[in-house]
Amino acid sequence: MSDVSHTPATEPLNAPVAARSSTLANLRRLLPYVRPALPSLIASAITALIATLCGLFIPLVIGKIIDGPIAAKDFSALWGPGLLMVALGVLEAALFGIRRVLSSRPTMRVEAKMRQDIYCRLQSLPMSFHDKWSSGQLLSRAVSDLSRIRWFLAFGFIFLFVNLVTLVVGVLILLSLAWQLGLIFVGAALPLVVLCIFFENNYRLLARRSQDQVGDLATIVEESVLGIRILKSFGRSAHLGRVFLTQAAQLRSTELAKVRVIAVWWSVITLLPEIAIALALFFGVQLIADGTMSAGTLTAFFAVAVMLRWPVDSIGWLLAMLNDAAATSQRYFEVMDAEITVQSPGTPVPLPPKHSGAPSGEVRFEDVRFRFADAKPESPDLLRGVTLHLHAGQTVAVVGATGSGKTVLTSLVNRLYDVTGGRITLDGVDVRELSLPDLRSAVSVAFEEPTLFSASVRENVTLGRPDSTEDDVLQALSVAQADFVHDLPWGLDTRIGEQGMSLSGGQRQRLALARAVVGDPRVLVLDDPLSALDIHTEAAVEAALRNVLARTTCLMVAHRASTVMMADQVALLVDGAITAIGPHSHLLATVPAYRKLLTTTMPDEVDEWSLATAASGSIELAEEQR
Ligand SMILES: Nc1ncnc2c1ncn2[C@@H]1O[C@H](COP(=O)(O)OP(=O)(O)OP(=O)(O)O)[C@@H](O)[C@H]1O
Repeated sequence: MSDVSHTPATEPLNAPVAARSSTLANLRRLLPYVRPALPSLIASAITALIATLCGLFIPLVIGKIIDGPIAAKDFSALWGPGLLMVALGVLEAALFGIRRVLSSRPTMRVEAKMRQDIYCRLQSLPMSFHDKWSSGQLLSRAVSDLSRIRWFLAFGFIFLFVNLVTLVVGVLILLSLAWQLGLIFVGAALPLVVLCIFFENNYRLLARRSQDQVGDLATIVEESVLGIRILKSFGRSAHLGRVFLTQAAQLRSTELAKVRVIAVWWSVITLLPEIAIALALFFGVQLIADGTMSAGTLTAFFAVAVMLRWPVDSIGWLLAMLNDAAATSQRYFEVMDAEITVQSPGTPVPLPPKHSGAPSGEVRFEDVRFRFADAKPESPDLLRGVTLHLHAGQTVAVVGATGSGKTVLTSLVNRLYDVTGGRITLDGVDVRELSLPDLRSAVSVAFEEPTLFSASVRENVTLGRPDSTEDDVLQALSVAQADFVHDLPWGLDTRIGEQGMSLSGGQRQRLALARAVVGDPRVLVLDDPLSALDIHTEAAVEAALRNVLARTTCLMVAHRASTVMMADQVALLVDGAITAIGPHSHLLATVPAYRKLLTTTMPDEVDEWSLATAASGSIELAEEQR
């Protein structure tokens, strides 16, 4: 638990990932999303620019008032320029309001579209991707990160443009008012450019690190919430609390480092204009004394110079915003660029139709090999030439030592993983030639770990088959012995899963089984889905399941003798290959490795009695006697 995974899990903590691509390159990648919003953003930027320029012209009017009506003591002449100032002020305020309206909606749409796309991408990415990435990193990328991009587009992007243009226009006005004094400001601006580059380099790495650390924190919070029962039981809440605090401290020190960079930057950009203003004042007074400049012009000059303080001061945090958005974009596209290795073929082959009455769903594993992409080079393939034939309607149980690859083997049928050698066919068609929706609606699965979603019982059961009828649902619930749902407060409409009714492990397993069997799937893949049931409920489920299994091809992973006995054939998986196949009784009698496996993994269930019975080859008799 203390080894908190990162981005992805294989990367070392605090890796300087931000160095991989430049800020501009990262921001450029947002263009496809931003393009539809560009007209509104440009309109918003122009509106903000006009508003800012309105503000910038007010000092010029003040200068004219001082040199005109005030110098001439003609107060009746104040009305015109006075009204002009009020009009400029009102226009400035109104335009800033319009700017906000113009940019809000389109930038929210950009954020929503990006969030929608990353969610869809996460759904399409293969299991090999999800095996590697921590949920907190994905959560932060899909939820909290994206608001930074909206803030940048709605505010940072617009004001970077507006403030830079304002600075250029402002400096031109200063030069036109008094070029000698204006040059002092130009001179002060040059070191700012160098400092901008220095600041940008430092801040970029910190922005990226901080966002990664937020993702790590999200992972810890998620793990500690999901695992609260274990943590409390083992009294390890304090331990995880310490891990959390360590991570939080790291995030805090990154945030403080960001603040330090901004603080240094801010001090410098505050100091430089102050020096420029002091020098301009010194020389300005001399120009007035020489008679080369009027008091009104000098007042206007300083009023404009003061108005340029905000555009200069803001550059620091606008650049910070830009770097935060660039880091967000980089993190976002790390997910969006991940390859979807398991997808439908360009021209999928249709599944042969089901013949009513006759079972379909013949599955063949032909010399199937599999290895994880990140397996150590020296380690052998997990599956090394599995050949297995499931006739339509047949039930085959796979038995093997723990970690031998049973779950992976079953996951290859509906392409949660793809084979790395050989092929698997469903009714004669390579599963990779079928469209994924076709394949996944033909192959239903139930895992040992029953995942239920925050939805009603009905929605959970019909997850894979939304078109199921009420009868289908009731039948599936009956097969899975899940009739307890009728006693829930709102029956099938009771909300379960996270934030819903709390169900027992066995109840959850039975609902997951009902979800798998609803609507008579062509192939049923059961990965030890009855492990949490008591023996009586298990026997009742198995009895009801036999009717379903008579019509369906079933590949099941079995750990318990009682489950194995439901199978027509049992395949023994050893060292990545099927080393024996036959009825349970036959294997028990003739294959020592199988017997050893069952007697070591199921000592309570395979006793002397069942061994003797099995040796006689009459498992049916054994069941009757039992
Ligand atoms: N990313 C990976 N890289 C290399 N090996 C992996 C990776 N992920 C899982 N493994 C290994 O692959 C095997 C997966 O086996 P699988 O889960 O199919 O076992 P199993 O037979 O179903 O076990 P059990 O009976 O305990 O459920 C394990 O030995 C595991 O250590």
